[in-house]
Amino acid sequence: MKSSSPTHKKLTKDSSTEPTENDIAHRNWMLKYPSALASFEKITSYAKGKKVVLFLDYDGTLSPIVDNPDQAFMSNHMRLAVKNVAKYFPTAIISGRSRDKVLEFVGLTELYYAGSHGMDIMGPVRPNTNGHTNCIRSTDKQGKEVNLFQPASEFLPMIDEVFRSLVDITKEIEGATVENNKFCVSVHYRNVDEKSWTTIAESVHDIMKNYPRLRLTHGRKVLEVRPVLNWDKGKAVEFLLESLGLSNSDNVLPIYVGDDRTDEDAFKVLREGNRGCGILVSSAPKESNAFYSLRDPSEVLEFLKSLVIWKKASALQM
Ligand SMILES: O=P(O)(O)OC[C@H]1O[C@H](O[C@H]2O[C@H](CO)[C@@H](O)[C@H](O)[C@H]2O)[C@H](O)[C@@H](O)[C@@H]1O
Repeated sequence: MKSSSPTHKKLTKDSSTEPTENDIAHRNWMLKYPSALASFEKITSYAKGKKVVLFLDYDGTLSPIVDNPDQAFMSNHMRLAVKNVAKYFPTAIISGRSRDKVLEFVGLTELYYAGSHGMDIMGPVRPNTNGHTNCIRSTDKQGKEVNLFQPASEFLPMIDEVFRSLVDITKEIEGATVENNKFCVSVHYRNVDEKSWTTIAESVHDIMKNYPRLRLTHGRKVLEVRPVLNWDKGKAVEFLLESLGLSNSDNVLPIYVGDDRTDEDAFKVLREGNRGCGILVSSAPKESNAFYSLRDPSEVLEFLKSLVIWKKASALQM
């Protein structure tokens, strides 16, 4: 549980000018996952003549990590950058949050949204469902026709039940909060005294014993309960590309920006077959399936702005 949001510690420091072990580790890590800003020309040279599709995670990517999950607001600058980028590239938000919650935070109706780690997708109308059950025609809040795909819909009563049990079992643990993300549940321990982390983990594991059809994953100071289902953020990326009519094409470059373990499923899909480019948001070295890195949401903002500038400039050259 401790490693879920590593802090920077100076391991050794001989003098103020000499690099620490951390500095060296970070430098080596950056060689493996170069900055997407420093490598921007390389990325755009690869994107030339291709249709770029953007996939963005929310927490830790568009909004900074904060203690209170209900207050993880994105800045107006970020909102504007996402709005602008969506004018030029199909853009989707893929979050562990419930779809409604992330739409409320982002507030842009021109995007596609996948909530509950991709288990609740509102995307463009697809010509056919390609064998996907649980895919229905619906309308969004603006009355626009959309496709709604909820592969875990049968788990809804079970998720509601486990949510209530988790609220109950954690209510005595100071700082613990439980968030209902519709098709998954988050048990937050960021504000729990470290001495009680074992208690919270044991309590959650006890509940989980009653639910063999649910599994537990681990995010940034959060335990996440989700259905045992072969569906994740990577599958959601494939689903959305297919819905947009942009899968299996050499002329498409999907870019996925995310910070968390669940984003690795999407990085992996893009890495396999060299289909696109994953960008990990992290200031601390960690192994990833992404190709590039950005330190924090402020660098994500710069990257999004740069994409718009590049697109406008390349349109002028045509
Ligand atoms: O897929 P994401 O959009 O990155 O969502 C993953 C989880 O993000 C949220 O929790 C994280 O951010 C909180 C606010 O900064 C922070 O307090 C918490 O410690 C982090 O784990 C969200 O609350 C979860 O429900 C999402 O699953």
